[in-house]
Amino acid sequence: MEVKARAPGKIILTGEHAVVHGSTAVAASIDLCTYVSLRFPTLSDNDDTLRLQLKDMALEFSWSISKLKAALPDLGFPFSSTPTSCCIESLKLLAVLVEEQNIPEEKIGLASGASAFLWLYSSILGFKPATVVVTSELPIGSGLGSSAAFCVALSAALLAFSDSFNLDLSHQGWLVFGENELELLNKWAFEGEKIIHGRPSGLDNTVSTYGNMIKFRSGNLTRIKSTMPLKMLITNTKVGRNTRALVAGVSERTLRHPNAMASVFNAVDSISEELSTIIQSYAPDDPSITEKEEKIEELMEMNQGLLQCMGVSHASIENVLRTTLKYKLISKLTGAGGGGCVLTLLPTLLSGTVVDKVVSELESCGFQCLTAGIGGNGAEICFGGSS
Ligand SMILES: Nc1ncnc2c1ncn2[C@@H]1O[C@H](COP(=O)(O)OP(=O)(O)O)[C@@H](O)[C@H]1O
Ligand SMILES: C[C@@](O)(CCOP(=O)(O)O)CC(=O)O
Ligand SMILES: [Mg+2]
Repeated sequence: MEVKARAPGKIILTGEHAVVHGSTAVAASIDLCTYVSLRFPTLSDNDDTLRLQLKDMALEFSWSISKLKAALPDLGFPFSSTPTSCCIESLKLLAVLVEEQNIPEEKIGLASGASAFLWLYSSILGFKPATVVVTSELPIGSGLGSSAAFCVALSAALLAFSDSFNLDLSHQGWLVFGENELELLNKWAFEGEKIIHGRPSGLDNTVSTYGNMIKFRSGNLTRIKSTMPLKMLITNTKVGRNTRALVAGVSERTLRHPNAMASVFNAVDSISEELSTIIQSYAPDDPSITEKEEKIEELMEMNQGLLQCMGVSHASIENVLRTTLKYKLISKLTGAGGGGCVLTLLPTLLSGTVVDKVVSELESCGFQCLTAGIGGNGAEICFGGSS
């Protein structure tokens, strides 16, 4: 029996970083996904190994089940309908198991993903031999939420085999989860994100789980229903960065300047609230679409200024902002910043020629442009591995 799960990446329209400190953020899923397939060996395979294959990275990790049992004596007792956090002691034990896999230095960022894998796997399914294969359409570590999509898709595949999920195994094609399943899945994925990010807000795993567009504040989500045709150009600066370090940097700045940063976070909160009001007030064929787009652009510009105040912009991001501004287009970083991806609003009346020109100028700077569909399904599952 094989199960395949997929979960989308995301863009944050407003509110990254501030959301970690209790402000509102608005985010939407994109139609680029991470896929996880899970297969158990048959008795005749006589295989006692847990394997994690990261296909795009050409990496395979494997642990014998007896080794996992010996190394993690306190883990492997599935499970709990209540997701649990990985304590510091277990984190250290997981890190040793990952270190033994000798990940090449240039791919060492994947170590936290491998630790999150071992934690989620052993907590949800215990110590059982299996092969887990991961592929992704998302650039890794670029602000499009690959870490959350990985944790959501992985948790979805694992939970499909747990007693807590009541799924129709005969369903053909991709299956959307029910509300109770989504809630549990989101909680487990958040535990994985904690291992990768240190102090995540929960925004990324929530939008990857539920899909579409959401408003998120202090762990609570509000689904945004909108027909507004939002088109964003996504530019990957290809400057590598690490969400954990950037989030920690903002927290340190907040400790140094608590009052000033509280005002910055407060301003971001108002920006996200206003953005969601504008998006939700759109009616089909709204004659005021241009006016609404101009307001969104202004809010994005203000949010970018506040992200600069938080210290998470980067020369490459500023370069994208300057380049798009030459074409009167407004941009802001998305995700943790420090490099990674930048969003540019493409107004509905903008001509295709201008888009082509701006893309070609950005690409001549060495950046990579993508246009992804915004808002679509969240996590889904497929039995039999045929899709
Ligand atoms: N497909 C994947 N396989 C294994 N680990 C992954 C995968 N996608 C993401 N990760 C983990 O998430 C990390 C990147 O997360 P992060 O720095 O938050 O950037 P982002 O979430 O914006 O892509 C990677 O270094 C790795 O540890
Ligand atoms: C910076 C932050 O707001 C988003 C991080 O997104 P990403 O990992 O860069 O895709 C952190 C968080 O909300 O947990
Ligand atoms: Mg991330």
